Formats: sequence, structure tokens, C-alpha cells
Amino acid sequence: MFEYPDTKLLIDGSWSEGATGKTVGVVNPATEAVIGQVAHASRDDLDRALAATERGFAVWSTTSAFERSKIMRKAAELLRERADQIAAIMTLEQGKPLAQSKAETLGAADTIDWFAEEARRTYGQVIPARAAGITQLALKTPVGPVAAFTPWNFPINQIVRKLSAALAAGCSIIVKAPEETPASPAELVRCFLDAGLPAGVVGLVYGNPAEISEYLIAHPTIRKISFTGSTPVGKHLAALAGAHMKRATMELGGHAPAIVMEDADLDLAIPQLVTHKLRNAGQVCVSPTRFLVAESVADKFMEGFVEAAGKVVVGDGSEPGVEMGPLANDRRIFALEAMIADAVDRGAKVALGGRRIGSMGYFFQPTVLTEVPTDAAIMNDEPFGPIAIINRYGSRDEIITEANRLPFGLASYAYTRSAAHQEALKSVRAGMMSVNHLGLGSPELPFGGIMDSGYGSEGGSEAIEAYLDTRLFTAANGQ
Ligand SMILES: NC(=O)c1ccc[n+]([C@@H]2O[C@H](COP(=O)([O-])OP(=O)(O)OC[C@H]3O[C@@H](n4cnc5c(N)ncnc54)[C@H](O)[C@@H]3O)[C@@H](O)[C@H]2O)c1
Ligand SMILES: O=CCCC(=O)O
Repeated sequence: MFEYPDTKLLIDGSWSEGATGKTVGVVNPATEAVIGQVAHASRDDLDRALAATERGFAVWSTTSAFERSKIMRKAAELLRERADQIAAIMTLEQGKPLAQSKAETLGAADTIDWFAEEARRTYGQVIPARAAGITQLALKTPVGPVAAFTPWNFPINQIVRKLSAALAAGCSIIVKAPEETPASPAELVRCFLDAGLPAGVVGLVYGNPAEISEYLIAHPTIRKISFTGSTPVGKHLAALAGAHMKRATMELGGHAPAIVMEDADLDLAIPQLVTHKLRNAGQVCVSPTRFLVAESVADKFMEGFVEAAGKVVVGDGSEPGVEMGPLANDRRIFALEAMIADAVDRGAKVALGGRRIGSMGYFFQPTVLTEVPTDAAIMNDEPFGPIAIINRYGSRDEIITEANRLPFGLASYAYTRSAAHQEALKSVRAGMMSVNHLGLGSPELPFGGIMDSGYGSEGGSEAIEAYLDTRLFTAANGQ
């Protein structure tokens, strides 16, 4: 019989309890039962992890790119072989349906493979000199040991982008993974160890997020930070990184506009947007949130969206046929209830759902709000749940003005058949715009935000650049 595993710390290639022996319970969000324990790191554990990552960096940064790539591709192979069991673990701790957990795990293997290939292409440059006999080289060297902080919504995917880019570049890394969903990240890291990654190259710790981040970011061993999470926490960590002159990548919150123009193909837009909205119960940084719909198609879009979203099967993600699992923790229930009550107080209408389902497990109804005024909290703060806000607008200019109203700029979506509309959509301020399909997230594509949604990319060749220093080497030959 399959049992959810307890999770230990990984320091210097060995799994262990923390020095104080402290552990914290892991809760299944579908049942609220405590299913396991996760070890917490103390200052002593972090010091051991830091010393190990220094040694790991010395080994990994001098391992050839060819060899690094081989180990990474072996890890991807092991992840694929173990995908069914890892998916079962992820669903128990995070709640998402098994099919989504498996897709996340297999997608992670694809990400590792892509970065493994890129590892062999971290080229520098030979720069033509102004005088004869001078050599000028731009060298790419790994930035140093990395500290990464990742959240609970995609327990594996949020880590694998950082881990793969860091390893491809030749960096060692300490990951502070999510305490709420600790076991599937541990299984991801185990694949790398089993593939032959040397001790100390990856460390995995859990504990008090604020204490760990403050200690690691300030520590002289760490040269680069990468964080995924909310904008307020991201701003705090970016300030800490700045105070210690550390490079940083920040993948933060969004409030994605989904634009539906009057000439949109609704038969395409509705099923794609419903599925995308309710994926992972809406707890996704790139989830479509503000549906900005042209007046002339608004009734038809709304009717189709409500009908399709109302049919989505909500339940325990481990059960067959379930399409949307519970929210990941009780904080989301309280946050969503408060946002819906505030919107309704300000005049919004509830066209679908709006409530928690039952009293055991963190289940929430797929929800559609309409006529939501811009002063409602939900029009300004990321809901991070299965709520679609559908508002109608008279013109393209009004739609684009609303899309650009907020300081966030992560994902955006649009449906239109018109080339003129497509051209105008380039003025939507977002790190990513996807038109007439859901085209975000493959490892070869840039992935990241602008403005309050952060900086840096977690995909494409830019993602590796973030873990490399560019150094000039120049010599006068024959001197
Ligand atoms: N961008 C994302 O993928 C993502 C993921 C999870 C949460 N969030 C955002 O965060 C909001 C609330 O989530 P939450 O309830 O978990 O609260 P939160 O903002 O406290 O935590 C978000 C994540 O940041 C981590 N964190 C918090 N403080 C930290 C610190 N000082 N140092 C290092 N890590 C820290 C947490 O462990 C968690 O993984 C959500 O509504 C959503 O807007 C975004
Ligand atoms: O929540 C942010 C990551 C989203 C994704 O991996 O699709």
C-alpha cells in the first residue's frame, strides 16, 4: 500500500532530520488529515548546507558542460520512470488532480532535458580588437552558489526551472522548498542524486521561510537569489538582495487580463479559458483573471463560460474523473470569501458559485463575478483561486486601458481574428501575451514578468544567462 513519505533535509548529499529534531505536519487539503512530517532546518543546518554548497560549487563549476548535461538528462529519465508515484505524492500534499500532477512531473523532465542541452551552449565571445596582437574574450562563468525560494502551487515546476538553469550554468544551489508540499520536491531532487549529481551541488531545506531567506541572502557564500511568490514578499527579498549586492530573479504575482474582442472565435476561447482558469484551482501566477470582453459578444461569452465552468467536476484530486481539486490551504478559502464579499458589497453580481463546498477539505466552487467595479479588492489584488471576473467594454481602447491599469505585468491573453487588433495588443504591458491559444510555459520560451510582477526570465536562453557572469579577458599577445 502506497504511503505518503516524511521529508528530510538534504545536506551534503545525505538526507537527515534537522539538528533540533523539529518537524511540522503536512496536511492533505482534500481531507485536512495530517499525512506526514517535514523536517525544519535550524541555523546549524543552514551553516552545514552553506559549507556543502561551497564545496559543491568547486566541483560542479569545474565539471565539463558535456558531463553536466549527461547527469541532467539521466535525472530527467529517472523522473519520467517515477512519474506515477511522484504524481500520487504531489496530489496528496497539494490537492491538484492526478492528471495535472503527472503532467507537471513529465513537464519537469522536459524542462531538465532542454536546459541540459543548453548547458552545452553557454558560449562566450571573441571580440575583434582595435590593434593587432590583442586577444579580447567575453567569458561566461557560473555566478556562484544560488539560494532559491519556491512556493506550494507547483511543487516541482517552480523548483525545476531554477534548479535546471543553475545546474546547466555550473552553479550549486540550495533550495528552500515549500513546507506545505515538501515530498514531491524531495523526489525531484532524489532523481538528480540517483543520476550521479555530486554531494553538495544541490541542498534542500525547509523551515521558517523568513528566517531562512534572511540568513541565506545575507550570507557571503550565496551569490544569486531566485524567488517565486507574492509581490510583497518579492519586494522584501529583492531589497535584501540589493543590500548585499546579490543578483536576483523575481517571479511574482500577476492579475492577467484575458481579452475577448468582438471578432473572437468563442468556440475556441471559451473552452480554452475555462480550462486555463480552473487549472490548479486558479492558484497559478499566470491564471487568466480579468476577462475583458467586447460588449457585442459579452452575453454569449458569459453564458458559454458559466455553462462550461459549472460542469467542471470538483473533488479529491486522487479520485478518477475529478477536474479541479481543493485549494491548497485554508488561507486561500478565507482570502477568496473576503474578496467575493467585498466585490458583492460594491455592486458585483455572482453569476456562478461564490462559496466554499462543504466543511471538510478546502474545496471551493468555480466562480464567476460580473459587473465588478474597479475599486473592488479583487480587481486590484491577485485572487489566486478559481474566480473569473467577467466585465464588458465598449471599445478596444477601453479594453487596453483596463488591461494596463494595474502595476502587474505577468501573463496576458487575447482572442481576436483581426490583424489590427493583434497589432494593438502589443501595447498591453505584460511579460507574456498569448493570442488565440495558450502558448506560455515551454522551457524554450521566455517566462517572466515586468513591473510589480518581477524581473528576469525563467525560460529560454535568458534563464541561463541569469546564472552566468560575463567577464572580460584581454591579453597583448607575445608580451
Ligand atoms: N507566483 C506564484 O506562483 C505564487 C505562488 C504562491 C503564492 N503566490 C502569491 O502569494 C499569495 C499568498 O500566498 P501565501 O498564503 O503562501 O503567502 P505568502 O505570500 O506568505 O507566501 C508565498 C510564498 O512565499 C514564501 N515566503 C513568504 N515569506 C517569505 C520570506 N520572507 N522569505 C522567503 N520565502 C517567503 C512562502 O513560503 C510561500 O511559498 C497568493 O495569493 C499569491 O498571490 C504566488
Ligand atoms: O504559478 C506560476 C507557474 C505557472 C506554470 O508553471 O504554469
